Amino acid sequence: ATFKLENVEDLYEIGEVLGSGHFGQVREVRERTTGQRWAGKFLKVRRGAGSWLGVERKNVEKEVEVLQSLQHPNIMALRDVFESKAEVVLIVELISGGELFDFIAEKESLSESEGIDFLKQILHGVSYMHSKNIGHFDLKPENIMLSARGEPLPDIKIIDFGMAHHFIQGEEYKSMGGTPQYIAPEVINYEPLGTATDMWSIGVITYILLSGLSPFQGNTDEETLRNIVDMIYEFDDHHFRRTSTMAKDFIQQLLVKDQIKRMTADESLLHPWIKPLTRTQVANRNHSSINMK
Ligand SMILES: Nc1cc2c(nn1)-c1ccccc1CC2
Repeated sequence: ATFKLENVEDLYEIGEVLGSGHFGQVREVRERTTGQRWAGKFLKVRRGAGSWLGVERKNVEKEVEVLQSLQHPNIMALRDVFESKAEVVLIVELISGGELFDFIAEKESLSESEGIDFLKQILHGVSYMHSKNIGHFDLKPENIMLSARGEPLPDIKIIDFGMAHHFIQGEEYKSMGGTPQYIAPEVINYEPLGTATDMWSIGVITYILLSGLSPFQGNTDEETLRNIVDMIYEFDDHHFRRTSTMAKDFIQQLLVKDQIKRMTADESLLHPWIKPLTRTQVANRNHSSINMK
């Protein structure tokens, strides 16, 4: 795919840095004609075989292709792509609420109802992505951002589709990418991946949302990976003393070694911890408790 060859600065005024990482830098940008604010993701593209700096151009093309096929309120929208000799710039929607990770860190952990509200939005975005046979493969709190700060219930946006993959019918996909704490056993065992691989990561994210702890993290990456393949984790009494049984059941149905037995995104939206009760169910629930007295 060729991207726009104009100089991005002719169309956008470049502003402050919003985030940076392995991928490059993200800066706020302002569209000169409309004054609209966006984010510009400035990716250094590798020049020639030898260089390690920057990203592979084919990975950028893949991220662009995936983003162009996704339109959902909980997924970062792509607006435009520019390229120069050594750089590709993705113009994406401005997401200014920071990482969910930082939001939890400030609160240490969330209440179950806050956790459920964030999780439902993540699951709606992931269910939509999976319905298009696209896996994210790098879901972690750093890649879940809040649309804006200070709102009582900010929208969440899933970002960074640099590891994402669109499954073609029947084709096997393997990858060793991802971040140790969040990757599923099949990634470590180099087995074929599927959309269920994302659901494992959501199990880990839920565990962290509710406790502030990371279920499999060891002192080294090797230890972490061993804990994952050996399924070594527990619900620490102190941090989970106020967590409901349903919440723990939700996590347990995602941290399942066999991908086929793992809850799908759609199934997780129907799990009793997530699915709201109808008014009659609430009434019956209260009614039955009166009977018990
Ligand atoms: N890997 C990342 C990281 C980030 C972003 N995208 N990809 C981003 C996207 C829109 C607005 C702000 C950001 C900053 C963090």
